[in-house]
Amino acid sequence: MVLADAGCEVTMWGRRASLVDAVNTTRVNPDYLPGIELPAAVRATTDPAEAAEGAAFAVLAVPSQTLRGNLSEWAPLLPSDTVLVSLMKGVELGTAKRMSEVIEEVAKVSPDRVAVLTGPNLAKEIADRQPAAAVVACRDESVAKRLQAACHTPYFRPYTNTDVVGCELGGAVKNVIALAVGIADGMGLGDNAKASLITRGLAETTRLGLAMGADAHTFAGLAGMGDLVATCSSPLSRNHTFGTNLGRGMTLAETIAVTKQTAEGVKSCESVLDLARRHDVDMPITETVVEIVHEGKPPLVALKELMSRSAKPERH
Ligand SMILES: NC(=O)c1ccc[n+]([C@@H]2O[C@H](COP(=O)([O-])OP(=O)(O)OC[C@H]3O[C@@H](n4cnc5c(N)ncnc54)[C@H](O)[C@@H]3O)[C@@H](O)[C@H]2O)c1
Ligand SMILES: O=P(O)(O)OC[C@H](O)CO
Repeated sequence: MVLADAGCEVTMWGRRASLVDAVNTTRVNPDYLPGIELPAAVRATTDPAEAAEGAAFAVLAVPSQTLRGNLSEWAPLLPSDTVLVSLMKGVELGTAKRMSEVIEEVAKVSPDRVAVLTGPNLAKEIADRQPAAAVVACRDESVAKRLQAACHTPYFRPYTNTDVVGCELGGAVKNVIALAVGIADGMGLGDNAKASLITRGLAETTRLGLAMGADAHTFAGLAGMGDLVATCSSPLSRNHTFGTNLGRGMTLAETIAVTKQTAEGVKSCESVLDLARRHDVDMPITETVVEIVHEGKPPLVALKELMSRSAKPERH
């Protein structure tokens, strides 16, 4: 919708013929965005070759853990100069690879042809054309500028950045911190606890980013602080909502059963922790989220452990 509003012709691929037909005939995606009329320049298809034909940009927005499988089918269909754009905010389980790394590997393209779009961009608000800013990151700044122009609308303001690592980490780790903040909300903890989790969450994200060669400034920007604040404070966030349900006492299976869309942090908390260990970085909130979500640690026990960690200066 954003690309079409900015003047692009958009062909959207979907798996289900019934949903693709609904988009083409009613201009509405009834399952994901009921009540939102899509621009006429958006067409849908179940044929990936049709979606790929002549594409200047291929915007990838599947769950992070399915990207490798999906892209291995799509990559051979793309023109040789297509820029691949990741909207995904996760880290691959097992390999601990960022989405742009998976794209480079599977599509066999240079990092200069891979871009990342991230920032405080809750889909429902954007679909309502409420104002939002974002970041388009690419190692090649001229590519970032082309993508910036392709998605700049009166309600969507993209900035450029060449720090792809920092932008991707900001997007992936904020989902893990939003789970923690959601758990705190579900437990009935107060605003001081939430602000502390957000701030210390940003500290551990920045620590990981610096160890991986990111620029510290990125974490103070839209891809870091911006997305963290939006996701940790919005009831529209799937990650925050997932955490709230856990904090209220639902089991993991019950929480998964009531979650209709992708909450990336649930799987990516494990791959982010994997990354932290590979880079020898301490990420206590991420570790705690893994323990609560995947190892059944009661949130109250986890809270006591976090609060009684050894005392230290703030800047460590
Ligand atoms: N929704 C948001 O507000 C938002 C904002 C910014 C970034 N993102 C990121 O975008 C990515 C996708 O999230 P989403 O919100 O679109 O999730 P979603 O759950 O709403 O939609 C995921 C889509 O992928 C499809 N899908 C699921 N499994 C698939 C598979 N195996 N093969 C092909 N397609 C499959 C689903 O049918 C659905 O259409 C995530 O990484 C998320 O972090 C989401
Ligand atoms: O709904 P969430 O938790 O996946 O968050 C959506 C976006 O990433 C917010 O920027």
